Amino acid sequence: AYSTFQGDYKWKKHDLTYRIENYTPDLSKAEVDDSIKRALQVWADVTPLTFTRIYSGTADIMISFAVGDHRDGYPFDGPDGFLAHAFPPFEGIGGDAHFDDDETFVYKSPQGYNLFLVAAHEFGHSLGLEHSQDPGALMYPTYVYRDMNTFVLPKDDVDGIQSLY
Ligand SMILES: CNC(=O)[C@@H](NC(=O)[C@H](CC(C)C)CN(O)C=O)C(C)(C)C
Ligand SMILES: [Ca+2]
Ligand SMILES: [Zn+2]
Ligand SMILES: [Zn+2]
Repeated sequence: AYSTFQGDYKWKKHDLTYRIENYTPDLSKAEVDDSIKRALQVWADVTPLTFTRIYSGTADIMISFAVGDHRDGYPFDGPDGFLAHAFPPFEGIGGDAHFDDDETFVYKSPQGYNLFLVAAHEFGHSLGLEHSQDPGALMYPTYVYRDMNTFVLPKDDVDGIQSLY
């Protein structure tokens, strides 16, 4: 038998930790911290999950920016193409999210790739969600810009995460 990479993985605990290991030069530290915090909050708002930031040691969700081959078997591809990737909840690298720093990430403007939106998608994977066929879903495989001020987690994503937690 085989187990699909994004099989039915889920965290066995609800109180998770995250650590921001490094930063992109595109944004201020505060903008990165805020984008990450709000991207996790999207999922916390509709589940019993909590996310606590730690500043050293190994967190459940290790967050980093990298370019090209960064030694996890999934090298990035330069500007555009893949923007980021994340691993489903299994031991070790499971849950970790990597962002392609050959992209230009933005905080609020519609130009470039909005870090909050990319991170919210990645954290869906970190929590065990696969891609959705619903073009309106956050877990749709293609980046779609959405106004952050009016962003609400689409129902398809709510249903998906609530089927896990
Ligand atoms: C603009 N480029 C894209 O839309 C590309 N899609 C992504 O980079 C996905 C992340 C987005 C949805 C934040 C990759 N992914 O699924 C990570 O979990 C391609 C569709 C070109 C692959
Ligand atoms: Ca890329
Ligand atoms: Zn990686
Ligand atoms: Zn994805």
